[in-house]
Amino acid sequence: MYGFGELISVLKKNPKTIVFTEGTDPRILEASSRLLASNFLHPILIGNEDEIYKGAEESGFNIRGAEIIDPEKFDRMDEMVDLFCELRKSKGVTKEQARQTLSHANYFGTMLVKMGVADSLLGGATYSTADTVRPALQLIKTKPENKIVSSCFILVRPRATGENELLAMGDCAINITPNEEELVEIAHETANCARIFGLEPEVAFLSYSTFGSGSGETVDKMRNAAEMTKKAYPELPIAGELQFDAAVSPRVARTKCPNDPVAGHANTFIFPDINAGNIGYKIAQRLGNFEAYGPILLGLNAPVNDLSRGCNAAEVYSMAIITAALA
Ligand SMILES: CC(C)(COP(=O)(O)OP(=O)(O)OC[C@H]1O[C@@H](n2cnc3c(N)ncnc32)[C@H](O)[C@@H]1OP(=O)(O)O)[C@@H](O)C(=O)NCCC(=O)NCCS
Ligand SMILES: CC(=O)OP(=O)(O)O
Repeated sequence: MYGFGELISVLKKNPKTIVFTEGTDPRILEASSRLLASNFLHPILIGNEDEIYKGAEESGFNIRGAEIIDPEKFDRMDEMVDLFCELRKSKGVTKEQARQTLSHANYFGTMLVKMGVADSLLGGATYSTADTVRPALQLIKTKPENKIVSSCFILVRPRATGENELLAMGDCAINITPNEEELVEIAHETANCARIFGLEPEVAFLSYSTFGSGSGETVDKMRNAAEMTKKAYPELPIAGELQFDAAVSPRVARTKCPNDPVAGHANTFIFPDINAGNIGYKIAQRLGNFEAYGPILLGLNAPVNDLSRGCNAAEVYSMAIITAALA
């Protein structure tokens, strides 16, 4: 299991910096004060220095030692504007437009990573996912071997035995209606991410149908995607299309698809679209007592991650460690 102990050990051997785009948010300030109390991940807070210190004082968090970068006072802004124009030259961006865009912390922070001023970035405590992720899609782009950026959640819940129950879910946050090829990439990336956290993936392509019990375009999409993924990654245990009960309940699987080796104990779930995925992970989190880590962005060419606006300070702290350690 690649638990937080291991992630922290990785960072202790090779300390990193992380930009928080929402430097005045109390949850960010609390997580930053925790990070500053140790020495493995150094926070960089974007915003006005006075406002950040005032916020920290009012909420009682010690952020002494944090680096604060105010876009209005950034001494390398001209260089940043030029690089931004170069990166977006196919869109015909002017210097004035670039300067205006870079006054926003989401774009400014992403450019800090692009310029190597920071190693990683975590945003989304107040920005929507679209506003957090769009700058990264535009400026950082996908890794050469990926066609899309996607995402997964790692869900963790203690078992009565004391060990953790782990699940992986993708894509609950980025691709709105993935096609069959995109679902193959999402499944492969989600399974790889599951392994990093110590989960040996058994992948279910979810649907309202189990092996043809229902019909429809999205049923075909999930069945085809499962078959394509099996061909592309023959070593990966895969089933689909499956209903959620057939995926996780051995009793239901015995009735609906008794001969499938994955049905009944799948632990890595691929959703047909973002509606199902986003609703699904939040049900597990809010009603199923799972801690939800994510969305962890997959296939992006630098360590940038998003938070849910519903996050708490502990989740910010954990996501910061995940983001920087998996860099
Ligand atoms: C991710 C998202 C913001 C991108 O869409 P968008 O803002 O409309 O962006 P565009 O389609 O204009 O694309 C912007 C850039 O990102 C790229 N892009 C878009 N989606 C991408 C993806 N999945 N992977 C890689 N690149 C992508 C485009 O190619 C484009 O690049 P370019 O500007 O260099 O040409 C959009 O898909 C979205 O809103 N997803 C859902 C987010 C959400 O609400 N989640 C729920 C809460 S977690
Ligand atoms: C991941 C997610 O659902 O983000 P938010 O709650 O901010 O929309």
